Amino acid sequence: MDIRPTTDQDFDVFVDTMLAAFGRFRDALPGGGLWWAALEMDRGLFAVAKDGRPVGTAAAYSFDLTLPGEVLVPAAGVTCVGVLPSHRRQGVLSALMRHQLTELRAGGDFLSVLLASEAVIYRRFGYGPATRTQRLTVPRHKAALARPRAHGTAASAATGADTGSVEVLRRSECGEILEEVYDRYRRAQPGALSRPHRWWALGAGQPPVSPSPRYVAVHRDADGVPDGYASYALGDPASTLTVDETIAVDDAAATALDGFVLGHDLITQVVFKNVPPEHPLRWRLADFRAGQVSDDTDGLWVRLLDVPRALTARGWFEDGELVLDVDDPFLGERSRHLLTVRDGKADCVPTDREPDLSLDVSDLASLYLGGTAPSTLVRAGHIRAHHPGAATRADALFRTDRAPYCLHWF
Ligand SMILES: CC(=O)SCCNC(=O)CCNC(=O)[C@H](O)C(C)(C)COP(=O)(O)OP(=O)(O)OC[C@H]1O[C@@H](n2cnc3c(N)ncnc32)[C@H](O)[C@@H]1OP(=O)(O)O
Repeated sequence: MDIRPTTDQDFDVFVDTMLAAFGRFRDALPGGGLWWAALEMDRGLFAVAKDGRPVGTAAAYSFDLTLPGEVLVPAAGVTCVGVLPSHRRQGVLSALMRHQLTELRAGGDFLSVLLASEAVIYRRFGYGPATRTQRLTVPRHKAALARPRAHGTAASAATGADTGSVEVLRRSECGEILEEVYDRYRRAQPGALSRPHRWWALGAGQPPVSPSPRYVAVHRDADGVPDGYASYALGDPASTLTVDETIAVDDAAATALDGFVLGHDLITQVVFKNVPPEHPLRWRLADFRAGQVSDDTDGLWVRLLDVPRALTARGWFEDGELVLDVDDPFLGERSRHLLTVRDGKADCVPTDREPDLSLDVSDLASLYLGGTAPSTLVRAGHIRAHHPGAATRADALFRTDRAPYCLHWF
């Protein structure tokens, strides 16, 4: 089995091979957007059988990932992973992953990320689920918002005190507004990925990045500057308003947009397709039970390709130190690190001190953005705590100021 890089000339064969692995056909999305339109063919790989036929694919996008502390770093967005049904369980994916991880490292990447089609595939390659996402359904007749108890806060928008305005546009009329608002939002949201201009220009991915027909409620602040949007469509199922995503640079804009979609006529329910766990919207509803959570699932998976570099890149919120014994079986590496945090910055050096925690690199990835507490993985039997206070200390150290979340589909 050979692995070879792809070029622009391979585009059609690459897409067809990848689609065959997914059992899909090449069908344009409504509105002309193709979800694979932004593929970077110089970052693609073919697994090639002895007869020269491609039987497996993998690729990577060049994204920025926002780390805790509003730190932006490059991250490879692994995508289009597929092996033809005729060639499965013969080690093709393993060969692709090994090749890709080695290449990413050699190119200076220290983080890669992906969205997993199945949750059982990627841990063995060192990826861990680092964000989660949910669907929230609110029946229209229970959609009343609570009166905010803290006066003078962003939530006062819920009572009609919003000083901004909402305008409904068609997706095709939005120009650069969505791209600009998304870019402001993602810089402050840990776990968020950049949506490079190329994605918007080519209409790649899913709505509202693709130009599929959608209505978009655009929120503007008191000065008329767009600071949020909700992309939505009515129907499917009937009488349902489905929100692709609500993006807002602050809570006032988010509250105004939630109020707008929940107040829409001619519907029986609003489905927010993607919201983070602990979304403030559930608390904004007067009836806490009105928001029905479903499809709680993993979101972004993260892979640390260089542990010290990754740990020193993110922001930290509590001083302390921890010795981590990290096992990376797929790459055949084991390393012990002394992590010391002072004034929001970390130092990470090799040590032979006794470890506080022993963990797999995939579990470290699940802690990395602050979405899962180390103590949870200790209790799950994934992480070994070497003394009674170790998990509590690790919880305090890894805690972040804002839960991570990733909305970008790739
Ligand atoms: C980021 C993304 O693009 S996610 C998209 C992933 N792609 C898909 O879901 C498309 C459909 N599926 C496929 O194309 C293939 O089944 C793949 C890519 C998931 C796996 O490819 P394969 O070449 O069969 O994997 P490979 O033979 O290297 O398997 C390595 C190990 O993972 C296990 N494994 C691989 N896929 C799966 C799976 N879907 N479920 C459970 N175990 C799996 C294998 O059993 C094997 O385990 P072992 O080492 O204990 O023997």
